[in-house]
Amino acid sequence: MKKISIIGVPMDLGQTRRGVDMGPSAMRYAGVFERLERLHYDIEDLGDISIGRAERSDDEGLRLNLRNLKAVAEANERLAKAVDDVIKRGRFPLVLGGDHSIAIGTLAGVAKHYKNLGVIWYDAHGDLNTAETSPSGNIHGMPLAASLGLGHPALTNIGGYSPKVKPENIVLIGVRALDEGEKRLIREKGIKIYTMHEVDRLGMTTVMEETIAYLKGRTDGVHLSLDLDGLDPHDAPGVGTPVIGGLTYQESHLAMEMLAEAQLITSAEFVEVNPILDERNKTASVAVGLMGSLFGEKLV
Ligand SMILES: NC(=[NH2+])NCCC[C@H](N)C(=O)O
Ligand SMILES: [Mn+2]
Ligand SMILES: [Mn+2]
Repeated sequence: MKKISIIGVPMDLGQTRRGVDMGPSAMRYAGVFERLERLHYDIEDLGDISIGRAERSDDEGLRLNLRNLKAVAEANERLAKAVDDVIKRGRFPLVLGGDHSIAIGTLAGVAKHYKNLGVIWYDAHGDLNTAETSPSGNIHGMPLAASLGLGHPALTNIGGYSPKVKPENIVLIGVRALDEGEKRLIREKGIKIYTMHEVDRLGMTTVMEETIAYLKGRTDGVHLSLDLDGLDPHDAPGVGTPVIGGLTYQESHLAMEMLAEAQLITSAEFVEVNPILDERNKTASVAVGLMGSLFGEKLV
């Protein structure tokens, strides 16, 4: 039986919209623990990682185009340790965000346990910026690049090693907003990507069949990093960087169900839920529903 450990990461320093630090609370309130308990998992909630404060004057971060670099890096070190611990105890880490900068710490904790970790990046964005290419200086737009070993050492060396993941072990799904530097990187590294164009043409069934077949052959574990803004803002309005034309609620449940069937996923995180921007906790509830499907919930 799978043993699941929930880790909350109330991080909002990787971007500028307040409120995403309440994401873990919102998902707990939406019943994540009870939902998975009903599926007969051995489940524990480890509470939240402590997040420092933004420095009063973040001169260094602003100079580097890496907002709140120090506080983001420190929190990610703590998260990496917590995730590492959970895996050492033979349990499945389920990380609740927080903005997407926390994927740096999650992956740092996960990747050392695998020779060839696969990553499914379910997101409207590529999150493949570095300080050099970022239009915003927001670290939540950089975690996948950092995990590839690209960017500032304070981010790439979390957990004391780099890189965490190889470009050929990554699959991006749902992408519809990329900055120029990110496009270049995807081409250069040959990263596998299903933009909304491919999802619309092929359908989610084929996208997931191909993704699963691709990763099964080449990886020994797969991390799911699910940014709620991968979904259309109609279905997930409570996110800081919404992009229209996204994945539907139905497509997303299908994707999770197919992953459950394939028994591919060995760690997961759900990020960017912002209750202040949400409508009656809708986005947190959608996130928890997706977790239900990922962990094998069935209608009959
Ligand atoms: N995890 C996210 N929601 N990332 C959004 C990133 C947006 C933009 N590409 C940036 O670098 O600022
Ligand atoms: Mn995103
Ligand atoms: Mn993201």
